[in-house]
Amino acid sequence: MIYDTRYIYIQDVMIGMKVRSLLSGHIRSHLSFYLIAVFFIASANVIHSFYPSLLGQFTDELEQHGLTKEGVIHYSSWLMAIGVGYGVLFGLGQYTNHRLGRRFEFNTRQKLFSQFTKLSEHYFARNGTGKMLSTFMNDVTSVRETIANGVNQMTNATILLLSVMVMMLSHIPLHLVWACALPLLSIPLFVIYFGPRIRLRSRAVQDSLAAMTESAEEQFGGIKVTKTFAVEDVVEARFGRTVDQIRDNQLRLVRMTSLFQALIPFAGALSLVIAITYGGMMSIRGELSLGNFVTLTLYLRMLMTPLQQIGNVINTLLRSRASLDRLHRVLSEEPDIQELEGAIELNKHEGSIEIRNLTYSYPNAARPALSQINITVEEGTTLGIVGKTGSGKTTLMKLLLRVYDPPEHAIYIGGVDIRALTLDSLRSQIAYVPQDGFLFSTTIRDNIAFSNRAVGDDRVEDAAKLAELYDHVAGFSHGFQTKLGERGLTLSGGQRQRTSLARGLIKDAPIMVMDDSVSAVDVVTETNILRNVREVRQGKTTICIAHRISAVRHADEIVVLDEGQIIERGTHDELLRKKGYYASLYAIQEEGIFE
Ligand SMILES: Nc1ncnc2c1ncn2[C@@H]1O[C@H](COP(=O)(O)OP(=O)(O)OP(=O)(O)O)[C@@H](O)[C@H]1O
Repeated sequence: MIYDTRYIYIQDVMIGMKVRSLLSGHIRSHLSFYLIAVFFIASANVIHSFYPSLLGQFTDELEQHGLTKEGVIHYSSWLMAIGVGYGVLFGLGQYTNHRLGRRFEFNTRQKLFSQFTKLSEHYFARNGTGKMLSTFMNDVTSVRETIANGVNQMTNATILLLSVMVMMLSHIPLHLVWACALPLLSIPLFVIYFGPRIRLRSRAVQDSLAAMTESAEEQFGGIKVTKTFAVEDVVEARFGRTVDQIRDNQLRLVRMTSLFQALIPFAGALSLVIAITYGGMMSIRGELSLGNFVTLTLYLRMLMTPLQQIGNVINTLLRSRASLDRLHRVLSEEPDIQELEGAIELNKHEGSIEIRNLTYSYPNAARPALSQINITVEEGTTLGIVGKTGSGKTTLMKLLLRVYDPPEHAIYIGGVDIRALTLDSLRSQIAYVPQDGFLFSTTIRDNIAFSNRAVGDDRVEDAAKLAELYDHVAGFSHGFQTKLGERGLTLSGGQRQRTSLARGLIKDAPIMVMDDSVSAVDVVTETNILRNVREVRQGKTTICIAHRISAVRHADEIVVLDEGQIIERGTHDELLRKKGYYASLYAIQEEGIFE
């Protein structure tokens, strides 16, 4: 991806405020703890800054009175006290900061997860799972580390710098302090020059990391296909290219940050040279005591650490800014599907559906996926939908569920436009059973009782019986407690479909949609399932989408879709009499006649 500084600048302006709000929101809500952490670290550094001055005094005393037992005990006790005080206070401050960083990580991941659940299918279609995982893992961790280390090191550095300056000025002539500090003033110039460049390179690294996560996720997901087609080398080479990209980008970043980090200690070293030359001469001339000369060099040495830390902090801040931008971009994404203000709750027992002149196109699609659809489903009846692949059957159901938003005044449930309903009440009214329902890595019981884990085992078993799954599950050694997923049992395609169907049936919703949901079972099992469904769904609305006529023939009305339009409609017998597409499908499937 190519970035230029203008692009970065415009983006910064647009999102800078909200980025700050993510961080400042966190800091504000934990302000007292941050102040405590800063207090501990600051106190630790103030104590630490006494150490060179103590050694300076010790040098002067040595020079004047020689080594005495009392002097040794006195100074070593003070040095010990400084060491212990610094260690305890700094440790406490560091611990508090890291705890706060973890809290940020925890809260931000929760916010992200909740945001992901609100975003629509369009968003997930645009952004791969790998990219989202990378934001969820890498970006949050990167910002957390910056906050924790940033506060630690920044407080450390600032307080140490200030106290060292104050201590220096109380012992050493002002002009000498100025001369020594002069090279350090170049540091802000380095920051201004290197800052934007490091950010550009860091962004490229983060993007290539996201691309690698995405690629790895896809390769792991498709590993079975890769193996059956024996194309491991092709996949390896493809993955290798994403890793090479990361290496190149990381090397470019490392070159820039190394140069930046090397220049800061260089400025520090230069100031030490001035101290030794200029301060040394003053000491020889007797204008500076030996003790103060030692104090000056020790203080300048001490300054190197905070200066380096400032460089590090600025570096990590610049790097994690790219992650913060990305986090913010996800968190500020507006969900496509929004509830209207004052959206109403759907009455729990509304099963009638009316679709009026519905036309729908996917974004950037050349032609509408559905055109001029008019369907009325009376409460308690069954609608069958058949049609070639890609004719718009699933799209119609996704619009009914508002997975994608239909136009206004196009779909009504119980006489109310679904655009005016709360999403929760609409979706809890409908049990949607897709062709390939996702099963979670948990027990079969919890997969079936997905919409309400509190239901009793008898209801789970009843749903499994209706879906013709019970006998299979009873045969597993742990029955309904059998775990599925990566570390559990793998169900066959047909068993998976029936588990998903049982999940839909247990919901006992006023409307149930079976979207090709018995396509992977044998004909005898299909017949049994459809009979069970007909019995249990009596008086409730059911929509059955299928490629097989056997799945829809009992419906009260069947519509035939082709290229997004209804080309035929009627009961099974009426459609057979029309001798159109449906009749020819029937002839092929039931009688094996190809015309
Ligand atoms: N998310 C999407 N973005 C863009 N186009 C889509 C999207 N989903 C489906 N389509 C297109 O919309 C049309 C209808 O697709 P849909 O999935 O509704 O067909 P279908 O009748 O359910 O097919 P099948 O029987 O194979 O499941 C197809 O041309 C498809 O390519």
